[in-house]
Amino acid sequence: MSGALGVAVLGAGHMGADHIRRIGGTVGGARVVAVADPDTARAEAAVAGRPGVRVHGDALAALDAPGVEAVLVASPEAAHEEALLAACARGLPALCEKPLTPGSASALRVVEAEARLGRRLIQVGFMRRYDAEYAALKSLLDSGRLGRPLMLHCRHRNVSSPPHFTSSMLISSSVSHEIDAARWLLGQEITAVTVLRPAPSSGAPEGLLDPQLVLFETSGGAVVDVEIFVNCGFGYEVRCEAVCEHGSAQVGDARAMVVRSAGGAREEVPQDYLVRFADAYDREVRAWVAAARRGRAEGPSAWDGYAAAVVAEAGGAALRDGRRTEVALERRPALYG
Ligand SMILES: NC(=O)c1ccc[n+]([C@@H]2O[C@H](COP(=O)([O-])OP(=O)(O)OC[C@H]3O[C@@H](n4cnc5c(N)ncnc54)[C@H](O)[C@@H]3O)[C@@H](O)[C@H]2O)c1
Ligand SMILES: O[C@H]1[C@H](O)[C@@H](O)[C@H](O)[C@@H](O)[C@H]1O
Repeated sequence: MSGALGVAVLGAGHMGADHIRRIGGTVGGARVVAVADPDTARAEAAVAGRPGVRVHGDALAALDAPGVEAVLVASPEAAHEEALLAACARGLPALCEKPLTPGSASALRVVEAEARLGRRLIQVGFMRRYDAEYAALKSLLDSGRLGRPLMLHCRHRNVSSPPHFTSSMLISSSVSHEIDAARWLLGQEITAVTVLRPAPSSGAPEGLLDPQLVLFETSGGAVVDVEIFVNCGFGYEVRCEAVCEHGSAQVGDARAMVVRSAGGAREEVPQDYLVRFADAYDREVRAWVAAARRGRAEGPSAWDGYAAAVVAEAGGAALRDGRRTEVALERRPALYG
């Protein structure tokens, strides 16, 4: 391909608008040619100053717009399955924001559609894999210098949660990042989930079980603990410490700024993911564009999205029942190695 990749962006909310800004900005080799959002005023605002971008109220109409060669799915999770099946039917490479779909049955339908094509078209937006700190941790663990990983201690805090957030979404939407990161960092599957529920924070909306402590067991005998606290009120914090047989390594603090003034020192905490993971989103979309220009997809796969959905569902059951819940994946299609 010689010209810029023509991208349709579905959903012009927080993530969609941010991705629209980066395509043709920090990310070259692509241009937005169509945007779909039922809230067309929001879509118009997101493409202001970009003449020639077509705005649609309907996602499928955007996929069929002239010049569309790839699709970036940033609509709410309930709309992902339809968009991805339509992308597969049209042979369009897709970058889909996490989670792949809201549940494992729909995620499996997407995996099966892609497997039937016999080539990868879908990349899931697990951007931690493109974060410089996480990538360094992955290289260190893969090098074997610290020996076998025994545990991952993870913390994931948001200032506040969106109004539609439910207690199980703390796992399926937020902890989905740690589920993918743990599988990727360790190269192991998650085999069981237990969820502990401290008394909810007074800062959490009525009825929301926030925070939670989510424990994963893995196929290699490691244990992963995740503190998820989505209404912590003070900042966006994501940390991960790997404890191995010969040492430990922690990531997550490189973007904190220490401000010294008036006889004191103060660490400034980012307020949201768009700031904390700005570079990671850039690298993620750059990698997606490069692969899509070759008509394919790399990085986190639909299978990774499916595996995360199965683990999150087990997490939802563990949260409800207060019991350790085992995880069972379907057989992995050959396409995913
Ligand atoms: N990777 C990350 O760190 C990250 C961060 C935030 C959100 N997300 C994910 O991104 C997705 C979008 O989240 P958001 O925070 O931008 O939501 P949002 O509510 O801010 O925006 C979603 C937009 O999609 C539109 N929409 C609704 N149905 C649609 C459809 N069928 N087709 C096209 N557009 C449709 C809505 O009108 C809205 O403007 C979700 O899957 C979410 O989990 C990922
Ligand atoms: O959708 C968002 C997004 O995935 C963020 O990266 C995560 O920190 C939030 O908890 C989640 O609600």
